[in-house]
Amino acid sequence: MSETRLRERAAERDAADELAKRRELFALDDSTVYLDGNSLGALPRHVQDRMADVVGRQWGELRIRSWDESGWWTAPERIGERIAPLVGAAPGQVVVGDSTSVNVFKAVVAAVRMAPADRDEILVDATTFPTDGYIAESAARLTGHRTVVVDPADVSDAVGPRTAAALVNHVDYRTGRLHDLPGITAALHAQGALAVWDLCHSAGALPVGLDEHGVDLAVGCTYKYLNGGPGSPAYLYVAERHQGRFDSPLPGWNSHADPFGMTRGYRPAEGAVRGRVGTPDILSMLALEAALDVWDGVTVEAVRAKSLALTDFFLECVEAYVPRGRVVSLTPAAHAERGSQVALACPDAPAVMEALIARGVVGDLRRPDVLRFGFTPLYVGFADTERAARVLADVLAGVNSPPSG
Ligand SMILES: Cc1ncc(COP(=O)(O)O)c(C=O)c1O
Ligand SMILES: Nc1c(O)cccc1C(=O)C[C@H](N)C(=O)O
Repeated sequence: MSETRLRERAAERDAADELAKRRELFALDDSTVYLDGNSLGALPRHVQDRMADVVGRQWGELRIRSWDESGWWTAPERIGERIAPLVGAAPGQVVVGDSTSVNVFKAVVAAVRMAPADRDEILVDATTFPTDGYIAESAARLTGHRTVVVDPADVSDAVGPRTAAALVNHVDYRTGRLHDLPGITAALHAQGALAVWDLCHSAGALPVGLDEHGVDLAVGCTYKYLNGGPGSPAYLYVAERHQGRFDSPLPGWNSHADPFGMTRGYRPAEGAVRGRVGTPDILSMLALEAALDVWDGVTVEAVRAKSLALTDFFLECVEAYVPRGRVVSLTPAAHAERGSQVALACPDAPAVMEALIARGVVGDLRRPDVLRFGFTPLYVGFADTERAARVLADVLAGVNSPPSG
């Protein structure tokens, strides 16, 4: 299809897009196409004023009173309730705090502590974002288990009577492949094992259905598609049916049934609070709370529909503009297997991404040869998408591919 026609189609689709107006809520300008929301989501504009109030009034004037009067103490559960519907969780199961890495540790250790005592294996996603693998390995050493590294597609075959739990990424950070959460969870359960999911690259981009699919535990970050800001706190989901047996490996005082009793012995709180550890990072947490306002009136289903339309359109434009074979898509064509990013492999990826960024198309590089383009439907449009593919083609024409072999 010609450039003129693709540009016309982009304009038509932007005009018909029910989410298009959401972009105005973000601090973005038209000089840049921001396709890195799968690493750091853009700033919702109103967060700045909200934080001025948090810092100036809540901290500056109310000071210690803010733990009660400004709702600081209960922020982890309150913000968990805002995230819960986005990941398909009923109230009372999500708590916000700590990094994803720390929550992976809590979830994996808690999962194996809940599993039958004679099970000694933890299955770990072979394609996982590295931190999960490192932490699962350490958790296994601490609990006397061993890790078995398997491709997510093979978890259903690998699970057996020795499996305590499996830790799987819902969407692969590198390729954008969406894994079969319902099927893998069911296969684990059929063998009596628990399913722990990392939702970093799916939450806020597609429906997750934690309750619907009977997931046991899940974790995720909030700085990608939830736009919480750099280093914003992560979250932990513990299914209600497991909460009474959730035995945290980090039982800090914030998870105590009576934290201000300051008693010697540990007595865990009931419910999601049990996933807390120490004093919450209030500034980051309240920035996240403000950022979540952009979801008011938006359904994850609408976001998913637009995400698929954007990634389809990007692949179509790349095919139209880029000479065949110059880049290879690592992202599955099937919608059921695609997250909200497109990953293109090319041998000169570092130079290509540098040139793209210099020309206002911001994606990122995963070494050695992967160009990643993340599509955040709340602020990326179809004209942005066409422009990104066109600039990519220009850059590829100007950057010399190194000789192969
Ligand atoms: C799947 C996945 N898990 C975990 C992390 C990172 O965890 P943390 O927030 O602890 O750095 C990332 C990205 O940074 C990720 O993509
Ligand atoms: N968390 C990050 C950071 O602190 C600095 C740079 C990047 C990140 C990321 O989130 C990377 C991201 N998880 C990825 O998928 O590559």
